[in-house]
Amino acid sequence: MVTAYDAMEARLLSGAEIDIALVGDSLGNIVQGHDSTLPVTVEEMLYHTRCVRRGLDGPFLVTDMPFLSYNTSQKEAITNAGKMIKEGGANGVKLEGGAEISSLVRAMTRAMIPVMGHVGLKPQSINMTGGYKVQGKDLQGARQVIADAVAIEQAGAFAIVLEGIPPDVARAITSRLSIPTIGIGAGIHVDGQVLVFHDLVGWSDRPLPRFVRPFGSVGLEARKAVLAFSESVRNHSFPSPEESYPETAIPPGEILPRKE
Ligand SMILES: Nc1nc(=O)c2c([nH]1)NC[C@@H]1CN(c3ccc(C(=O)N[C@@H](CCC(=O)O)C(=O)O)cc3)CN21
Ligand SMILES: CC(C)C(=O)C(=O)O
Ligand SMILES: [Mg+2]
Repeated sequence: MVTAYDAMEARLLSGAEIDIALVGDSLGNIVQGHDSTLPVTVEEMLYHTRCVRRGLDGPFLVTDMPFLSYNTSQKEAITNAGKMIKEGGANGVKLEGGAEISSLVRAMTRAMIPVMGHVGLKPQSINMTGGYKVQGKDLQGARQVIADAVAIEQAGAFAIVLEGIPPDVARAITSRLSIPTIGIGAGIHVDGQVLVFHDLVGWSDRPLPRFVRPFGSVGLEARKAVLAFSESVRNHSFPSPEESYPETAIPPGEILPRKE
């Protein structure tokens, strides 16, 4: 699974053996420049989902439910998830949370909305946990994350993201569940992996978290291209005649009449 926020990224993923395109609320960081996912709205997620829908051909399309779009009431949650599917063209939605949202997940799946769970490090809960912190590090914490994952599967989720947990805890969850587990910062013992597109192509020039491997250097390549453009404009080597349209047969004096 890989994130996509627009049609170009969706087209790229469509030819790259990716099973699921995720319109992640991480677009709050990447697209909007916030330092968390908390400010992202339903309307913004809907806009990006529609952009991705137009470019996507093949992968299953999942959209993140943003902060406070599903924890106010069951009715509001289903209305908001319904927008992602009916107006955005998503195939399913992803919700952060464990046992405390299991009855909501049950209600959504009863309404024929496919739900992906997300447990462990939950970026929408940073104000409760004190930041982006690995979860399930002690016995009590590990039992908590495992119980959350089991509750979400029991409630009817079709898959679950395991974020920011020790690999042995992820292994315990993967062996216990029958739905696919998709890890990020959760080690190798999962059924699939997810990364943010911009992280995996090596777009960012900032220090990356431990769990990211940049598989390319798109940021460097793009910077080189922009520098080459500005240099070529300044030394008048761009555009060449081949990059310009043909000249006319109009005598020069006719286009710019000589002064009297
Ligand atoms: N570009 C991007 N990539 C992501 O994977 C991502 C986002 N944005 N935004 C939303 C969340 C936030 N995520 C994050 C961000 C930072 C850490 C982080 O700094 N983790 C620490 C672990 C701290 C600990 O040891 O408890 C690290 O050093 O990796 C983790 C997840 C994952 N998601
Ligand atoms: C990192 C993935 C799992 C996510 O939730 C996001 O991109 O918002
Ligand atoms: Mg997210």
